Amino acid sequence: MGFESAKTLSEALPFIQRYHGKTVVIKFGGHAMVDESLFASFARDVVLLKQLGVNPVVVHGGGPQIGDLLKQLNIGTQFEDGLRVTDAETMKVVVMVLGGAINSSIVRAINAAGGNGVGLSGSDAGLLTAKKLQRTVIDPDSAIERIVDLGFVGEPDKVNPIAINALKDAKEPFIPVIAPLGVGKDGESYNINADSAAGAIASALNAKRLLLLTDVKGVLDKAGELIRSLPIDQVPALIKDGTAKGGMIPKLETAAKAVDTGVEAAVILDGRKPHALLVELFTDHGAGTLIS
Ligand SMILES: Nc1ncnc2c1ncn2[C@@H]1O[C@H](COP(=O)(O)OP(=O)(O)O)[C@@H](O)[C@H]1O
Ligand SMILES: CC(=O)N[C@@H](CCC(=O)OP(=O)(O)O)C(=O)O
Repeated sequence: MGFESAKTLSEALPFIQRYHGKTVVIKFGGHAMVDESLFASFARDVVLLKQLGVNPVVVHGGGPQIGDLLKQLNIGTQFEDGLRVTDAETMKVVVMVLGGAINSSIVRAINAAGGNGVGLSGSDAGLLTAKKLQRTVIDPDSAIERIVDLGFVGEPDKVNPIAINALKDAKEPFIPVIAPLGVGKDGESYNINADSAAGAIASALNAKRLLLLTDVKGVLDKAGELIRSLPIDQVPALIKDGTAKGGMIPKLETAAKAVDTGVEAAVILDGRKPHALLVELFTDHGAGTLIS
């Protein structure tokens, strides 16, 4: 280690102390995981957090990967305000991609970095109960509100954190890696936007931070400049005036709701930057947009 790196490590001490024993929920977005070396460095950072006494809980997305498989299968797909309209056929693909391929590849990467990753989804020990999402969207041209049927899209109803807590409290502590699949009252599966799933889990765990890793610097204003700090009461206006569009809408709604329900702060940050997690948690300047 050079003297500069040693200095950086030493400067991180107060931040390491601040997060020791605290829960940090990290949402790893599908866009942030496309690069293989970034994928491996994300896994290393999560293992490092655990080693430093932080309790990281990973919730992953996989939107682009679901899109790729749907395309290969010649199944069309459509979004409403950042949420995928999910019919029965699409739901099968969603379960396959989120609950299968992506979940296990993150677990494997964490284990390859020396951690103890364990894959979970909403149905494990009743972790994430969901109900059908009722969504109204406002047409930007006519300003007319309409109700859209999103099929098997769910919203988190209840989180039962016993499985997550058991993993944390185990003699050899585990790192939970959670797919955003919810289970309904009658046992049916729901496709939950990964940001909302992460937010509900962060609230249930009273997490110190909810980190939403994505493929932009953070929330950008109308001029394309990064908004560094965003009080939650300013979120509705950003959505209403069209500054935040598409996938940024569920992200901001989630961040605001999480802060409203027990999470100290949420951060939307650039998962394309190596070690974004460490910069956010262990430096003064942080990264991305802090929502509090
Ligand atoms: N105001 C905004 N600031 C930043 N990104 C925005 C904004 N409005 C819309 N977006 C879009 O939101 C996207 C992030 O959401 P999404 O594609 O769902 O990411 P992820 O897969 O990481 O969840 C960005 O790539 C960007 O295109
Ligand atoms: C309802 C809904 O839209 N679900 C998402 C779930 C995955 C997700 O959220 O992935 P990212 O975080 O990578 O976008 C979807 O089907 O794409």
